[in-house]
Amino acid sequence: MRPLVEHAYKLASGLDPYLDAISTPPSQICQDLIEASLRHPWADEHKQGRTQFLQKRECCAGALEGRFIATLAKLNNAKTVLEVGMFTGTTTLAVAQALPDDGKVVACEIEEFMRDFSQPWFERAGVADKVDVRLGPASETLDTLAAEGKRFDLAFLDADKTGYLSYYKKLMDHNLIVPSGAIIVDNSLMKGRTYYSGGVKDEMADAIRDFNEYVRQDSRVDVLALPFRDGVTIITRRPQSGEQDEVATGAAHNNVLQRMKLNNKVALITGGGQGIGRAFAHALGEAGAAVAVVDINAKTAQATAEELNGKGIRSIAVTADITKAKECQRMVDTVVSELGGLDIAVNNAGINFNNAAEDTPESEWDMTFNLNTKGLFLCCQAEGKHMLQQGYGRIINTASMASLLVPHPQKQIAYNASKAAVVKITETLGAEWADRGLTVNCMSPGIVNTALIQSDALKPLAKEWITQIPMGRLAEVTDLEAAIVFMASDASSFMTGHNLALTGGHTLW
Ligand SMILES: C[S@@+](CC[C@H](N)C(=O)[O-])C[C@H]1O[C@@H](n2cnc3c(N)ncnc32)[C@H](O)[C@@H]1O
Repeated sequence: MRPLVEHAYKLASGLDPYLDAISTPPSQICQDLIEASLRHPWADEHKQGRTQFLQKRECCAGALEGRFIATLAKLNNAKTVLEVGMFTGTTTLAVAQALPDDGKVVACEIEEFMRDFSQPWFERAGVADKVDVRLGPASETLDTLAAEGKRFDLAFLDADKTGYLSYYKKLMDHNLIVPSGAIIVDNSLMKGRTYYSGGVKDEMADAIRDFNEYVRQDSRVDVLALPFRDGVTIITRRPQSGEQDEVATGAAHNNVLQRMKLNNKVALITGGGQGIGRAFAHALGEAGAAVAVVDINAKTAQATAEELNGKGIRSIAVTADITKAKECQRMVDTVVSELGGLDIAVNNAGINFNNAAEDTPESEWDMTFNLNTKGLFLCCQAEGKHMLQQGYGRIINTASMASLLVPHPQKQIAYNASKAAVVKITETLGAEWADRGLTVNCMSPGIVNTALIQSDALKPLAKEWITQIPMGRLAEVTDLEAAIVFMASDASSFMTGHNLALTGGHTLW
């Protein structure tokens, strides 16, 4: 019996260190905070009256659990996370580091000492503005958060175990969790005492057992209990069952964010090597598409494709001069053969010259129309043929605010006229192909802060333009990214021939 017991002991006690060893360690500062939390004289602090409760080093959830919560936050694209029971803030810090710049962790904590202990660490880690510590009993804090209308993508329950049921009810009943969110519950096994008490009376294990049973019976949620550390349970909202229309369930059971996903779609972007095109390539790739970056400049096309591949987006670079029909066809053929299809085409390549109408040379007019108008049409034609055959496609052309007004004071008649023509091409193709599964739309950005406006002629005008824009700033390429994903996705399935203006209000004055 003894060797068996020893064997079981080694297996059980070796698990956590091994999991730590084979998982990515926390950031150095998080690791330092964990160590400081573990070696802190908690008994003395309590004896001195600096903590209300006798805190223990075991309260610290540690590296692995911090990474677990941070990983779930990333998988869920979370922006707001609630932690009920912060202790010294090791998980708080790990999650804050994983959130985007405007993300927030709200941490409920009853001990003032913990707020003061953790604050310098949050500051040193540069995440202090992402962490909002709410002092007081969590039950009251949850009421306050509900009254403030706060919503969380993820909640981590890790405070007093006897309070779990009440916290859970508040989270669910006040809709503190968004529909696609999750509640993560720590200590759901209580060292096994939830399923095997060994004859020992344990109030906390009883409370967790009751909690586990309550949640399991709650028809609003799905529950996954994991034997990880002291037991971690993941609770997610169950899709509504019964007779419901598509407004309630989402079209074909896709919620609105799922309808924006581009998984298994193939996109090409002309002029993808820089500026707006490069941002479009990233945006479509982030939304799930494989991306062909097309540019006349092989180097920039390759650089963007490498950036995308580095982010885990399947991408190729294609060099093409789209002013020639044969090149446009080769571009489409290359994308289809190398990426396995073509579902989305963003015709974005364009040029601009600045000259007064009376001084505009014929060559400039021809070059502008050759690329911005004829080249764009030739692209649409080659892409359209492929998409018509498959009965599905999204074509998005880059027009310009110049299609809607005459930008000034710069003079650019050829550009303005070429972009107005892009709108008419878009409307015509949108109408011609509407009944065959294709949508054709265009986007008209206002003045975008790219290399194109850094020319000697345009650069000095930036200040003047800003006075013409109600929002008081130029567009950044990232301002255009969500719109391109929307236009490329099934979320825009009833929109065709449309010119979507993103101008910061420039067209309003
Ligand atoms: C297990 S520790 C939290 C560990 C932390 N989540 C982590 O990942 O390291 C529990 C914390 O909950 C706090 N706490 C206990 N009862 C509370 C209550 N009613 N309201 C708010 N916080 C509470 C304790 O002071 C303690 O710091």
